[in-house]
Amino acid sequence: MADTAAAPRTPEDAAQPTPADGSEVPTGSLANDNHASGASTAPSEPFVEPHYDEELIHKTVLVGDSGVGKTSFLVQFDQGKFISGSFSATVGISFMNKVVAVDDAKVKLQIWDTAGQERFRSVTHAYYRDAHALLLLYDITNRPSFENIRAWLTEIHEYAQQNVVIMLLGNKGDMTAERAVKKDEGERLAKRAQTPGGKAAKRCKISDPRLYQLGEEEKIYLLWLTKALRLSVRPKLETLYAHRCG
Ligand SMILES: Nc1nc2c(ncn2[C@@H]2O[C@H](COP(=O)(O)OP(=O)(O)OP(=O)(O)O)[C@@H](O)[C@H]2O)c(=O)[nH]1
Repeated sequence: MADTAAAPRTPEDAAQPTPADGSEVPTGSLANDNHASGASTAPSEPFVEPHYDEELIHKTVLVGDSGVGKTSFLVQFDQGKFISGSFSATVGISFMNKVVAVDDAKVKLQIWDTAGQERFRSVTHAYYRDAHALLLLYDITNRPSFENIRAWLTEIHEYAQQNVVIMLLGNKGDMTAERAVKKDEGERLAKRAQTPGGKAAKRCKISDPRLYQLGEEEKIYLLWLTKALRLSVRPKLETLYAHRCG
């Protein structure tokens, strides 16, 4: 994570909201709820506790090799822009929350940033178990990070719940000159990858204009995530997974 690498935390800690920046939740878009990672700025307005149904907490865990850009992705997701510069390697795990509007419900989206380094693996495994979605990142300029996706999937299958939504994201799409993994290789792997429950994944169409400022692969992630949220807030559809969209 960032310079202020957080000490290992428990999911129970995460259920306790911590002071936020107090921003309102615009309908149909992503909005800040709070930042448990310690990377937030001081609130400029009085803190207003966002309303959300505790049952509608959706946990996403970012996983992948060290340096693929998990922390950067989380910061970008939070702040709406890429913040260049190096972050210290994540120590253990940290998280941030956003409230997203899904249909008429507000869902607390809790995104966990795990350490890619091998020595923290036993810590991060514990967080797979109650994850609704796992975002698996590789670096398109780093071939080994792509080749290690299979090993990550094996771990996911071992530790995650059966109906978890898995999303594959090729990061650093701006560095095309140094690309070491072809886009269609990533696509083929995504098609072959299966959730622990054995359902194959498919890509969704990108049609949401709110996502215009993001790169294509990030759009796919966000759209999948939105679909995943839709599915998870309607229990009878939960077993359809993200692979049914598009
Ligand atoms: N050009 C470019 N650089 C990126 C991108 N995402 C991340 N980086 C850079 O890649 C380096 C590693 O990023 P991190 O976000 O710290 O990687 P991480 O996956 O969190 O690493 P660990 O915490 O060790 O697991 C940093 O120098 C980032 O600035 C991207 O999309 N484009």
